[in-house]
Amino acid sequence: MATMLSSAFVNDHTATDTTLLLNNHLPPKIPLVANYRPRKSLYYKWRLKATNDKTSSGDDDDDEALQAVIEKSKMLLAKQRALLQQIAERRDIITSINNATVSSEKEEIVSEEEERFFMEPESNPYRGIVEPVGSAVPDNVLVPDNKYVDNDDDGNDDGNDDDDDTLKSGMKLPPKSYLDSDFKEKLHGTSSEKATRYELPPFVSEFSTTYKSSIETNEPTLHHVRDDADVKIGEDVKSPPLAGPNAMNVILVAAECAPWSKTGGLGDVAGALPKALAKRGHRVMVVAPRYGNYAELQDTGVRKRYKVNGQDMEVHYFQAYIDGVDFVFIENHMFNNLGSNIYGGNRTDILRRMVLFCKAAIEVPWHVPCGGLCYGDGNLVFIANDWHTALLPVYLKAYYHEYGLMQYARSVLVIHNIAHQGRGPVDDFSYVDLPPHYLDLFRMYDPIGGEHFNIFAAGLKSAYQIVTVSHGYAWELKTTEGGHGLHGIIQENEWKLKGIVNGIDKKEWNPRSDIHLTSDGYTNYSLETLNTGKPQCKAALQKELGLPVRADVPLVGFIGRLDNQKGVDLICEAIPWMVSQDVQLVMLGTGQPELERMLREMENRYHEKVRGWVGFSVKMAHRITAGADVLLMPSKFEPCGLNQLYAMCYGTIPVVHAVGGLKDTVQPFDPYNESGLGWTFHRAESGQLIHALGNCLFTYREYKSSWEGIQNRGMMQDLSWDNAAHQYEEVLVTAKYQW
Ligand SMILES: Nc1ncnc2c1ncn2[C@@H]1O[C@H](COP(=O)(O)OP(=O)(O)O[C@H]2O[C@H](CO)[C@@H](O)[C@H](O)[C@H]2O)[C@@H](O)[C@H]1O
Repeated sequence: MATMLSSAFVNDHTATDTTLLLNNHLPPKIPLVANYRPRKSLYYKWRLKATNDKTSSGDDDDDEALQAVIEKSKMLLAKQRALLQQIAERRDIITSINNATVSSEKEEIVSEEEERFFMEPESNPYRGIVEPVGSAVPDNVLVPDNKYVDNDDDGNDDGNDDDDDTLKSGMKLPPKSYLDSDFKEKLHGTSSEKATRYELPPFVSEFSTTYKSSIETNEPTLHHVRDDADVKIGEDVKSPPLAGPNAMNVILVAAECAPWSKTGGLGDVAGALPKALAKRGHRVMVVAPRYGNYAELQDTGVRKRYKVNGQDMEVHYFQAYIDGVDFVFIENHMFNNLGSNIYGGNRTDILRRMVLFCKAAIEVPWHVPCGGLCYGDGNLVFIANDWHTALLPVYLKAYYHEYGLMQYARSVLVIHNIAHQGRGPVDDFSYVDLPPHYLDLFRMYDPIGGEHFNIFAAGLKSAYQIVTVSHGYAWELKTTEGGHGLHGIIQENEWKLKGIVNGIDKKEWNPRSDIHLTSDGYTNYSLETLNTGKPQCKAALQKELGLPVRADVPLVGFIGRLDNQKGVDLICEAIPWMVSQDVQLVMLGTGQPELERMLREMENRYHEKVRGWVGFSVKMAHRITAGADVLLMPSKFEPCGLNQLYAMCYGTIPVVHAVGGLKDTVQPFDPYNESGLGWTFHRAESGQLIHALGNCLFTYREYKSSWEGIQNRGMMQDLSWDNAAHQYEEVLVTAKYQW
């Protein structure tokens, strides 16, 4: 097996050499190693030279030669794809061998070394393989450059073969049999290549002297710290890389990321989707602001400066590697201690924070080594989220693509909620630091805001692809009501819009293993123990809330941001009816002060039956999800909604307004066919909510077996991120090949 792979690689490599030796118009030798990018200067110089030669001589032969090179490059790319395919097939074989019940002797067919080579993202240098032509990475960037170290403890990189299996980062190379000497020589690079520097456009960050010195002195950086324990985390990822040749480098950029920072569903998505993408074989990073001192983080030593509204701002990059994902956090005093007030402050404060965040995030793949290697900008897609990071697609074009930088990097913008757009007066354009002709991307007019500056609008126009978090919402966005003023732009860009329903993080939200159900009388449960586990959680919740502990009274819950979007006013209008029934109600939320007041008032007025918990408590959210019988989501609009998904996993029945993602995910109960997952209503009115909830409570009391059927169907769904990650991958691939 090793021999087969080895020969496949060597053959391919040999072909590369032959191709590149054609004539002096060809690019410099480029070793075919994943994550190894030809230094930009070499490729760039070659391209410049080729262009200049052509312009000065006007020689048509040059055109032909160039054409020949392009053709050869295409052939090379095809060969690389074929190689990746072979690797995937090898992996399939190994998996099937492992899965079969074979004797331990047979298992030795795949040596540990080979197994690691295929399985561990960190040890597989083929992961994230890129096009044979280079990406425009500035030379001051720590993209793989002589990344191999002498490993024989003699302090010399002496060419001894024993040296060559280990990267500076401790990353393993494939077994020696995979490498021929020519190949190894290329990996080392030449000193002249290493020394080359490139003049950057002025907007690109100032390179950190701290970081430079750490490179030069080989001071330990984060990648030296990564140990076996980290790698083990990924070991449950036992399937072959599902992405196959589509594997790419993905950087999700978001203003919040659970469990470190979260105000709502965006935080959940930023914490979970990347893990599912990594499981498919992509190299995945999340970039978020560092709002506090998060215990898991290590200092990368990388510091850089960016201008925000004319002022120099230094950022400091921190990192953690968890569940196969690189989490990079950006520190600056503007983010400090904002964890519970992420979108707080006045309009220009938030705007300045997001400008800095986007500028600093976009260069992470150049400057922040993860596992020893920067991601680089080839084969790279950024996933920006909501208006807070909608500047990233704009910056990618304006600061980089227009200067021939990051040519192969793409951006996708995800709409989690279009109601928040980063609006301001047109003068706000001065904060985003873009050439004047970019103003038109931001300038909007609508009857409510008049002429204004709109960040989401610019991001939607600039992103290569747009995703929103359900099919229903993708449709609603095109309507005057659902688009919140951006429907025109959505319609114009419909060709690049796709709805993908969110998944849920089954590690975090699973009644079987939920860490918030292990104390205070709560218990973990599953479909098999639903009839005992859930009533126990209900009793524990009633006790914790100081409500009468009664098994027979339906306990209704609500969890959410207290925002007009969530329909809290409809619940409050329905409360007098609810308390006339034999029900208990608990509402957990934080947000608009008048809605917080309303919650407190309801609790005071109906203390026997109603609890209004004002605050943000993840533990309480889990406990309500487990202990309640019914979850209300009367949202006026709901792009996807996660709480109804969590509820169904916990055997809690959703009653929802049939909009957006709620409509997509909660199929209404049909008593004739014993199908469906909950109750829905079609107009955001308290009367309709009461009607749906009335039917739900009637079924709860009178039709226990129907009730259990709904619970079972909800719990048996596969709501994990796996399916959504697959669909995201399709979008990423589309973006990658888009020009
Ligand atoms: N007081 C509180 N204490 C503890 N936890 C609380 C809480 N209030 C809310 N949460 C938690 O925050 C999350 C809310 O997620 P949602 O998807 O329901 O709404 P949100 O509107 O924030 O997200 C937006 O983005 C997501 C993600 O795409 C879309 O699903 C959604 O429709 C869109 O509006 C859940 O995990 C919930 O438990």
